[in-house]
Amino acid sequence: MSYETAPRQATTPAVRAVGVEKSFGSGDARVVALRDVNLAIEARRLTAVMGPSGSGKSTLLHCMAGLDAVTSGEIWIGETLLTGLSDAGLTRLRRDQVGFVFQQFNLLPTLSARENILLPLTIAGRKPDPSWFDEVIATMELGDRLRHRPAQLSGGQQQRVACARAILGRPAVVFADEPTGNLDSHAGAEILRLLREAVHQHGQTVVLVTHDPHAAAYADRVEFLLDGRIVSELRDPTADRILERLAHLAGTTPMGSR
Ligand SMILES: Nc1ncnc2c1ncn2[C@@H]1O[C@H](COP(=O)(O)OP(=O)(O)OP(=O)(O)O)[C@@H](O)[C@H]1O
Repeated sequence: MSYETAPRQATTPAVRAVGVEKSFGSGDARVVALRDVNLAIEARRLTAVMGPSGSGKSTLLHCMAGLDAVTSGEIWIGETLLTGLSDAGLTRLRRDQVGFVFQQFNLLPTLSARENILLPLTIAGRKPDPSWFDEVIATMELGDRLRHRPAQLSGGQQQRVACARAILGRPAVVFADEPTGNLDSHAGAEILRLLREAVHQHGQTVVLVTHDPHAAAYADRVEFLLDGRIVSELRDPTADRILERLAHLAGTTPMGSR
């Protein structure tokens, strides 16, 4: 393998951002979305990323997942430097090691729910573990929707299909951008439980963007972004402590759930 490798540590973080800057556009239209972000995502942990709208959460997730290139700095997934990879190497790494739940789901409209869920494995030429497939489908309550196309599903069902697709292949790292945003609290809690199970029973690493302190309270650690910078973190959070920290960061206005 031609991947550049980092020195092996006792526990290599699952993902690392080192001095990451990301800007969009140029001249007067230039927007700096991430500024000198240094972050180590612990392996086999659930990490939540919070912050106000526009603070850079989705951009950070996209950069850490190799879906978007950083302007400067480095992203490592395990011991692989993303910025050192060819396009083909990056595609392979994303296919084999990364699952992503997009804010807008990104389901293929012509495929059934089942085909969408299986797509990453189909592309990789792999078969799903049948018992894990059954568990994921049952937890997502999608058993009677597998033949439907995305347009025939509710927003919440589409979101559950997107989550099932991201975790079915048991990638090392799952990035989830607001995976409970369109769900009622029962369905949201089911997804969070499944993500936590992926971490604690299957040794996966999950990075979750959310506006909801109750969702973030499922995490082992919460990172707070403000204006493109990591400004704070909480370990073993509770919803109350998260709300307090958000209120503190926002001055007097809590930026709780929307
Ligand atoms: N493709 C793009 N082109 C130009 N600017 C962009 C692009 N993507 C993001 N931005 C800008 O970068 C900043 C961070 O955006 P980002 O979507 O990462 O924020 P966010 O914290 O995820 O917001 P939200 O909670 O509303 O989803 C914003 O100012 C946004 O307008």
